[in-house]
Amino acid sequence: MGSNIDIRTFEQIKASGDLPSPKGAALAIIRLTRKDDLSLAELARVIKTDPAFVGRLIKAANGAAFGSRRNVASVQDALVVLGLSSVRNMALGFSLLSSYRNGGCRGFDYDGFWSGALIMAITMQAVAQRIRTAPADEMFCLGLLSRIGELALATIYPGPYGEVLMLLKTAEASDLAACERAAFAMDHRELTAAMLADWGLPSLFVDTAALFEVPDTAQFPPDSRQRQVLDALCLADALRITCLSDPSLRAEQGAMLYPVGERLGMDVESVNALCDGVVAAWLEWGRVLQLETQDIPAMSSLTRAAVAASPVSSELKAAVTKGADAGDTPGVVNSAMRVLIVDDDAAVRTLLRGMLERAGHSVFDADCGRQGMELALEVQPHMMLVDAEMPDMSGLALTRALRQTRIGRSIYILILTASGEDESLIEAFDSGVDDFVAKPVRPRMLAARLRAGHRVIHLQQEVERDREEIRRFAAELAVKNRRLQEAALTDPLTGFPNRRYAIERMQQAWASSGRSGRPLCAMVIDIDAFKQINDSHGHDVGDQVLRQISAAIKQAVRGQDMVARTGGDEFLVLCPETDLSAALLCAERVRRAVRVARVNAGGLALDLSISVGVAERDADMPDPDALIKRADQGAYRAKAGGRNRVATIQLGAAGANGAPGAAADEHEISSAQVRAKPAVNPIVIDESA
Ligand SMILES: Nc1nc2c(ncn2[C@@H]2O[C@H](COP(=O)(O)OP(=O)(O)OP(=O)(O)O)[C@@H](O)[C@H]2O)c(=O)[nH]1
Repeated sequence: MGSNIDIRTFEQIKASGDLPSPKGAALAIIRLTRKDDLSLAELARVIKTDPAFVGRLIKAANGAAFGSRRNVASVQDALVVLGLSSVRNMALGFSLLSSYRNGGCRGFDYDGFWSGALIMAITMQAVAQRIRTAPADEMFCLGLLSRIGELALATIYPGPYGEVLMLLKTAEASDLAACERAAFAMDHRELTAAMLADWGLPSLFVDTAALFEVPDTAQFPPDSRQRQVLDALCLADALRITCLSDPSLRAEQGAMLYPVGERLGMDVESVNALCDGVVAAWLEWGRVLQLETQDIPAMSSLTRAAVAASPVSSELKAAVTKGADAGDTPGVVNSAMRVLIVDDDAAVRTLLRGMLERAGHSVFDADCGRQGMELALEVQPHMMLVDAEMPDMSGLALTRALRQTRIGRSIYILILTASGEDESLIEAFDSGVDDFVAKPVRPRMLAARLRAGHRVIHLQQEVERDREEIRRFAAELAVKNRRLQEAALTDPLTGFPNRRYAIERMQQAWASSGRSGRPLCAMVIDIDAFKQINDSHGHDVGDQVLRQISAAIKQAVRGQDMVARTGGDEFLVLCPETDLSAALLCAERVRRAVRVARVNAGGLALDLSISVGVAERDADMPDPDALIKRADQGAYRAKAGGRNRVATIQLGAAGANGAPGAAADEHEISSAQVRAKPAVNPIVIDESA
């Protein structure tokens, strides 16, 4: 099962380099997690090079949406909680999300794609917390990547894929996968599966991702893990469609959630509560990831009318309608309860059922203790009426067995007993029953006992809700703290790391290069004549210029280089594992990128330039400050030489470029010289770009 694309075709597509793939820090994280001798401290260090990923990782570890028990606030804790494979897959997912936010395929809604992927991710996480088929965080990643084949096709074939999407809009065709196969001899489902397999995700995920859009073709056994993950994906996809659809169609789409929820053992209330939780978390994640989201009304109010027409079981329908009549909040008992009767006497069952149904409760019944046990775990009643004497399993034995289970612990159990003896009642209470009703049952007495039970159940649920609130609040607080920490390390204008963060990173890189003996370079970049921009066109234009230039710099450096805004118009680039000649080449690339970029600000097209100083760590430098100072002196030198140039004050720049024995004490490097790798020391310079 899984991908049907033949390996050669996939390898060819992969070799073209067009497939979406992780970049920068994520790539380093993924590579590192493959190492046998990986240490968590090393991994944490790499993760910290990407502050945005740090925030997302911690948020995921906190499972913030569902008030999980975790309260994680550091990368190290997140690593311990999530484990390597989750972290690896998250690095993959979030890196793709950051790198493929837009692209060349007209008609492909990149933002909508990721927004939908996010709904699926959060739903998968929430379902996993209920059914525990696979770790919740891994399910989050599966949700995020479960339709990645669509993005891949839009990326590999931007023009033709745009045409396929147009065709679907014109209603000449309605089956996306069929159109894809006609145009590309493969569809997004196959490609998704091939990519997930290529990234090393488990076959459970690969196979289910290939089939969840066509679940009827899946041949997974009924209670298998595959079936559960497939159903979870179906639910996640149904919620994605519901949330992203036109508001006028939302109720109808939402009704499709319940049959899938039912397959996962969820009643209407549970589906509604889960979806509302997912929507709340989606809004929260959307803010973190700057993705478009929308406020969706509570699922219960949205779908009540539509569910009546949906293919759910009559019990589910009854539950929805009852909820509507009683003004139910999901998960909270008002007057109506789910009540399970367990009695071997059919006449008693009929009598009790009639009384309970007239009082508006949903009633289930079982004729023996074992069936009662199964049904209790399945329907999770609020209350049970259990006969004390039954042949296969007594009411007390059933109560004791139920109290051993998580579900059974919270059910309010009323024992029906013909014996009013103190001893037998004491034994019943010791077995875990909450109250008793004397047989033969007198309707008024039963009604009074039900009211008392209802009060207890209601209070229990209030406590549970408060506890849930507190958990949610704690998780939100942890995320907010994290965000504050992030804000303290980020420059608000450009979104780049600030000086404080740059210094921390520089110290780490310094220590790492000290241990490994690998080279380390720094660049100090200063925008030329920036003051004039402010003076001539105003501060707002100056700010726009800063943003555009910082983007051009980031674009021109490698993924593993860190760019920080360290002052007004000053940037620091840290280039790990890079020697001076490579750093000079890189600096020249940056200088040219800024020079050729037409900066549009305040309705003006501005030609701007930068001066760049480059330095490499050498044996004489006592600390990272010395390296920055040397790069700074290079920048000063570049300014003094006339601006719009790259300079270094270090010896052997030409030697570093491949000319052994060359020596000079100050160099300014032109693009021509860097390209030509001169055999003698370069001095000055043609500055035209
Ligand atoms: N718009 C804007 N301007 C800023 C910001 N921070 C600092 N500046 C301004 O940036 C300018 C920096 O100018 P300098 O680096 O001293 O000089 P310059 O004009 O760039 O000249 P050279 O560096 O010698 O080429 C100052 O006018 C600061 O007021 C900011 O956040 N936004």
